Amino acid sequence: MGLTLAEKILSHKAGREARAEELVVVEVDQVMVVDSIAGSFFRRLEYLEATPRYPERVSIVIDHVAPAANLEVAKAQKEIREWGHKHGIRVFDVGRGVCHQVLIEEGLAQPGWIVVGSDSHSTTYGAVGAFGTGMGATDIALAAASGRTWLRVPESVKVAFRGRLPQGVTAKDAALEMVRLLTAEGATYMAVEIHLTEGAEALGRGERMTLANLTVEAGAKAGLVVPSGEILDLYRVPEWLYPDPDARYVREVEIDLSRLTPRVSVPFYVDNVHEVAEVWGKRVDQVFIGTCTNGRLEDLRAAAEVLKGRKVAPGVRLLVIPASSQVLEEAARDGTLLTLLEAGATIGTPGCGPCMGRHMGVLAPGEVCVSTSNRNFRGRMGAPEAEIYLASPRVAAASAVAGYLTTPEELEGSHA
Ligand SMILES: CC(C)[C@H](C(=O)O)[C@@H](O)C(=O)O
Ligand code: SF4
Repeated sequence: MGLTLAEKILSHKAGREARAEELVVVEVDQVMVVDSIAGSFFRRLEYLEATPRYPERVSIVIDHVAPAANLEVAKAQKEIREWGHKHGIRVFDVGRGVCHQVLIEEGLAQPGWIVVGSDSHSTTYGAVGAFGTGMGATDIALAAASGRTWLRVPESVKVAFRGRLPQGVTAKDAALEMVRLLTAEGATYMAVEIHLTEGAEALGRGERMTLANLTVEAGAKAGLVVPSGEILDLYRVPEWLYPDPDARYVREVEIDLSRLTPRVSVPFYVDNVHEVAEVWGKRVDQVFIGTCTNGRLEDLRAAAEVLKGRKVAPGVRLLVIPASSQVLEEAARDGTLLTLLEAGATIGTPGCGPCMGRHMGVLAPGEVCVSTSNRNFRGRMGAPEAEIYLASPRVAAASAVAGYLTTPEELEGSHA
C-alpha cells in the first residue's frame, strides 16, 4: 500500500516509513509565532529555561493587532522586538503583513518541509507542498527549544478538484464548497490532500493558499495540495514528495470546478455554505476584503475589476487590507489601489485587519459584514449580534456597490 503526501513528508523526516496513526518525532524546518501568542511562547521558554535551538528556523510576525491598538498591545510588541533582537530571531514588524502570506513570500515554507505555527491557519503552507500545522504555545515553544516536534501521522481525506472554474467563480467558492462537503468537523485531525486535475492544475499559488487555508475549517491537521502547475516553476519539488497512486484515504471527495457557482458561508458556521442566490439581497453595513484567505494582489485586482467606475453604496464601509506590504506595493504600482480608493474604499495596514475583531473594523450589534476571510463565528468581528457572510473578493466588491449581498453578474443585470 502506497503513502499519502502527509505520510511521505513525515516518513522522510522521521527517517523511516511512518503510516497513519503512528507517532513520529521529526525535525521542524520553520517555527512561526504570531504576536498574540508571543507572550505565552516567551513564558514557556523561560519556564523551560531554554532558547531557540536554531534561531534561523524561528519567525515572529506582528500582524494580528498591527499597529498596536492600545498600551497593553504596545508593551507586548515592544517585548517581541527586544526578545527577537536578543536571541537573533527574525521579527516581521508592523506593516509587513499576515504571517502566512509573509512566510510564503519570504520562502520560509518549501515543498516537503514541516512548518509549525502558533496559528490555526498554518495549514496554508500546504499550498506549496509543506506540511503546515497549527499548535498551541507550549508545543510551539518545545519545537523552538528542541528543533523538533512529535506528531501522530494523520489519516488523509482526498479532495479531487477537476476542470476549470467558470468565469466569475473563484478558488474561494471552491474552498467553501469543499468545507460544505467535508463539514466543520469532517476532517478533524486528518490531512486534507488536494489533487488538481483536468485543468484544475492551472490554479496558481495564491488560489492554492486559499484552498489549503480553508482546510482547517473542516478540522484538518494539515491541508496539502499535490504540487503541480505554477508550483513546479516556482519551487524545487523533491521527487519523493508525490503521493503514491495506491495511497489509502479514509474518504474521497470530488468537486467539479466547471459546475461551481459563487458561494457564501452564512453565519454562524463556516460549513453553512449556500449559493449567493439563496441569500441575495441581504443588507450589508461593512465589506472587508483581505486576510490570509483572500488578501493577495489577485484578490484586490478581482475586487477592483468590479469596482472600476463605480462607488460603494451610501452607508456602506469598504475596508481593504492587503495581506502584505508586497501586495500593497504591487497594488500601488499597477493602479489597483487607485481604483479601490476612487470607489470609496478605506485602505488599512497590511496584516490581519478586522478579521478577528480585535481592532479596526469591529462590528456593532445588528451589523452585517461581507468578508473574504475564513471564519464567521458568532462574535468573531465584534458584537455577538453582528453577522459575517464569507465570500470571494468579487462577491464582496459587488455587495459593497449594491449595499446588499449580490454578485457582479447580478449588478450588471440591474444596471442594464
Ligand atoms: C490569533 C490566532 C491564534 C488565531 C488562530 O489560531 O487562528 C487567529 O489567527 C484566527 O484566525 O482565529
Ligand atoms: S488573517 Fe484572520 S484568519 Fe488569517 S491569521 Fe489573521 S486573524 Fe487568523
